[in-house]
Amino acid sequence: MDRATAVETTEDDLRWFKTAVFYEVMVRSFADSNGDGVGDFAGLASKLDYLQWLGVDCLWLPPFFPSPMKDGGYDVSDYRGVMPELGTLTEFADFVERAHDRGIRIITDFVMNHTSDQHPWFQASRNDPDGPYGDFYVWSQTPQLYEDARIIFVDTEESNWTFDEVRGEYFWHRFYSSQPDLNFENPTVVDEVMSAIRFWLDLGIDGFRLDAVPYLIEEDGTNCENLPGTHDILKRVRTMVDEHYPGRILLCEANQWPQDVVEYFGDDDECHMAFHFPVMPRLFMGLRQEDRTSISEILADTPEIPEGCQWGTFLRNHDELTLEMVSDADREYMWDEYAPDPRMKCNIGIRRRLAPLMDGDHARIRLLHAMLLALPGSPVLYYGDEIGMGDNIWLPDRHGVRTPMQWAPQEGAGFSEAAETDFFLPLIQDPSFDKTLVNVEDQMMDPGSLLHWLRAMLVIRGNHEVFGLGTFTDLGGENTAVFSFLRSHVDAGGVEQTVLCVNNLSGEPQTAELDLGAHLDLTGLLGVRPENLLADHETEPITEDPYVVDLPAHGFTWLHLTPQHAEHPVPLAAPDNPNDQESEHD
Ligand SMILES: OC[C@H]1O[C@H](O[C@H]2O[C@H](CO)[C@@H](O)[C@H](O)[C@H]2O)[C@H](O)[C@@H](O)[C@@H]1O
Ligand SMILES: [Ca+2]
Repeated sequence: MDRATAVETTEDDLRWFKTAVFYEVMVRSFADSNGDGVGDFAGLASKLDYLQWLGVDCLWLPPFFPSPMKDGGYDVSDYRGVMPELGTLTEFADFVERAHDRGIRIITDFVMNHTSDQHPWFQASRNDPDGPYGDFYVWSQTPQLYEDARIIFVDTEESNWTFDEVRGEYFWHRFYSSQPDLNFENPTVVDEVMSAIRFWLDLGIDGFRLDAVPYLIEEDGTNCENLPGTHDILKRVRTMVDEHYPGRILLCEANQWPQDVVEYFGDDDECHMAFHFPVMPRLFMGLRQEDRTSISEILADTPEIPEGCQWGTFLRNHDELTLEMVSDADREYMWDEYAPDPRMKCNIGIRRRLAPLMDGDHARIRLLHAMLLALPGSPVLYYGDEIGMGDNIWLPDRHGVRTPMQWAPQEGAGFSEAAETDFFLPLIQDPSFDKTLVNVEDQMMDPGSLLHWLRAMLVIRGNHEVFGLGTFTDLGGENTAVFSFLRSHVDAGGVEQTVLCVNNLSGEPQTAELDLGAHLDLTGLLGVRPENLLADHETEPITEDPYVVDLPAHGFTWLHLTPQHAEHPVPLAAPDNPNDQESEHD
């Protein structure tokens, strides 16, 4: 197997991920090349031009490994293969090569915590307790162990222990009972996992999203999350990556509170990135409450992270909109507001896509994206959200947010030549979001579309490294319907670049009076008219008085405060002007 050529990573560029925009794409959901109704690597490769045009820097691929698919592929039965219906290893390597040719990096999921019960390791473990794999999983003669560990998949699981008739013992699983947890106390397990990680890095990928890492190690009397032994294992993985694969990254999926997640960065010797889970539901909450308080509070509670590390931020992904990191009262609020139909609930979350959550209102979808793109962290977009795709709450588990990408209005939606009835999941049928109304082809031709707007926003963000590298200062203010903040960064020329971001969470026009002087040295800024990055509108000059910004309902603006900054080749002129917030879909 040829390894793909890596995207050139210079010494200076080892921290590429800090200014990158990520895009999560499920291979089976994106494009089908051979007419069997299932998306595949050749199909995904054929859409790389589109992804390059959109302006994303790195794709995150959820599991595509051999799997009985009891959990969307997060039940891996072979760590070194490609699921046959998605392609071959050669096609995978070819895809990575073609992505790299376009400057697009690739990270894949690595499911560390558990395997499928169909994995040969588990089969050997249950059949031969004294054999070489006997100790690969967490076995017990009693389920009265680790009783303080919560159950995560509450809709289906009653216990984290399941009795195995073959071995006559219980095995431990934090997720479905078909996903036994690996025993990371066993050094051979750690070696095997490291070896599988190296297998993919040797094929040329740019890193991993490490799935469900808080649960690697168990200890009685604890909640079995975030234990020191878990961090030790991740540090070993990082040491290996730094030594042999510099420039490749580890993105940690730890659905935890910020003070616990920052431990996964270590001293920049553990994961390079970690998802910021708690801020996500608060963006939705703040929007519904028309009040920034919950967003401001969680960001204030977020510790600093090492200079070389970065948050991963997101609005939606392939899972339910998780509500694990909110209070009971806030969870009830979110369910009341965003899951009026009981079928919308899933485990401790809401299985809906972004556009339906926003009732198809593109103004609110744009506002959420504007905040996502301006807040600290590297944004991780979810396939289909760039066109406002819908969901299907009638499908089981979280399948309703994983339906085929809608490329075109015709039969098959441009996803596949197969009969629609043969698709791996049905296309969205909801008339408000079906392929005739929501598709890439039509939005490509409409300069005012959500797709063009998001693309233009990515260009603007990409031209201002302050969004990836800058400090964050919440401006507060009396009007809590307005969420305003500064991002500041001293550029390579020693000039401090500052962008003021102002967001109106309310459905009514709002005026913000911002006390810039309380947070910024105004010397040198007085009399400066900030550059509006999102529109050609002239702005008011900065004075010693509060800076006044008027915003329409759900409006937002990014104002570059720094005088005499370099010219930016940004497509501000209509029709790509992203501040043109007219919705073609409300
Ligand atoms: O592999 C098992 C699961 O791992 C990830 O789960 C994460 O999402 C869960 C919600 O679906 C969340 O509650 C949990 O804390 C996370 O670890 C993965 O993203 C899931 O798809 C997968 O089922
Ligand atoms: Ca196919």
